[in-house]
Amino acid sequence: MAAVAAAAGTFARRMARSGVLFPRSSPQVWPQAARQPPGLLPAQRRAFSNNKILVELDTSSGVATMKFKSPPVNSLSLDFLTEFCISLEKLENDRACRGLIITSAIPRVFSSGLDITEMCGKSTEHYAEFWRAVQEMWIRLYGSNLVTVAAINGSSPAGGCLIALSCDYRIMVENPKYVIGLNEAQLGIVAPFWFKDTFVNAVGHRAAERSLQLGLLHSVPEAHRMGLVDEVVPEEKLQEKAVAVMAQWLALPDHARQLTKSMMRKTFRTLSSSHPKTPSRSHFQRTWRC
Ligand SMILES: CCCCC/C=C\C/C=C\C=C\CC(=O)SCCNC(=O)CCNC(=O)[C@H](O)C(C)(C)COP(=O)(O)OP(=O)(O)OC[C@H]1O[C@@H](n2cnc3c(N)ncnc32)[C@H](O)[C@@H]1OP(=O)(O)O
Repeated sequence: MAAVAAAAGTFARRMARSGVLFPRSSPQVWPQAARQPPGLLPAQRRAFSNNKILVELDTSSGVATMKFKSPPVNSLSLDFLTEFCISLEKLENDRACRGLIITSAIPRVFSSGLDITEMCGKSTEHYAEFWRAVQEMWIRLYGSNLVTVAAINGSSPAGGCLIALSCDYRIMVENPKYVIGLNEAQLGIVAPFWFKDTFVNAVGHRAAERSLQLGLLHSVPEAHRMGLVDEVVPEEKLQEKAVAVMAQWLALPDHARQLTKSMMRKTFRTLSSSHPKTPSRSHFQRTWRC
């Protein structure tokens, strides 16, 4: 328990060093239209970047694009998760931003999921901090007030699938090599209940039961049929489609859409108010034999 508390403090300090407010306990309501401060020339594009993620915000449309750029496979390391939360928080605090498209700058992979090297041979405190960061990523993205669209341009197993599932809409590139799903059972581990719930919310109970027990990674057409992704497009159409979907969602009044989203996703507050126990060190070691 002490380790969990210490990890919470460490993660909060990482976020605080970034200048981001932490944590935010209740959803914010943003203005309906992107606004520029009066008297300033509108800067159409703003960008910020770190060594894991690139973010570009088009202030005229209010749409930001977040590109994962952490070779080789955009695995979700502690550093990646921290940068993700910082970037998302910056966008949420930017009154010009209303929507976020998440995609990958790495060919053929959206995200390979949690970084396996973070779960081997580390201290209890590290596991606690890492797990806290995984939860924080999900809480912030699933509970975000922004319209979130996943533009999935590569394989997306496990934690990568969770990121996509946490968005409001998923568009995946049609490619016979790409797969998506929660394959934890194949790895000999159990997807936490909040992974499972997010999956069930997208595909329904029966499809989730089969897919999760077998740890299936689905082809793109299969993922589309079962509702795991909402739309499938050729690679060259992905961005255009993501922008079009975003425009459709942003056409609604923000407050009504945000409150509806918050109502639909209210279970996330259960986790946010009571972070569940971090998996024990022996659990990690047993699972990965390290
Ligand atoms: C967790 C401990 C027990 C506690 C239990 C409690 C609760 C549940 C907890 C956990 C929930 C976990 C969710 C997860 O996300 S676990 C991670 C699952 N991810 C995967 O299974 C994906 C594995 N990777 C792949 O399938 C392929 O790599 C991929 C399709 C993404 C890309 O294929 P490609 O052919 O392009 O590339 P590769 O040659 O396979 O890989 C290149 C390079 O990258 C390394 N790598 C791949 N995935 C990961 C990863 N997730 N973490 C770290 N590193 C990864 C791979 O080893 C290669 O490295 P190298 O050999 O070139 O050095």
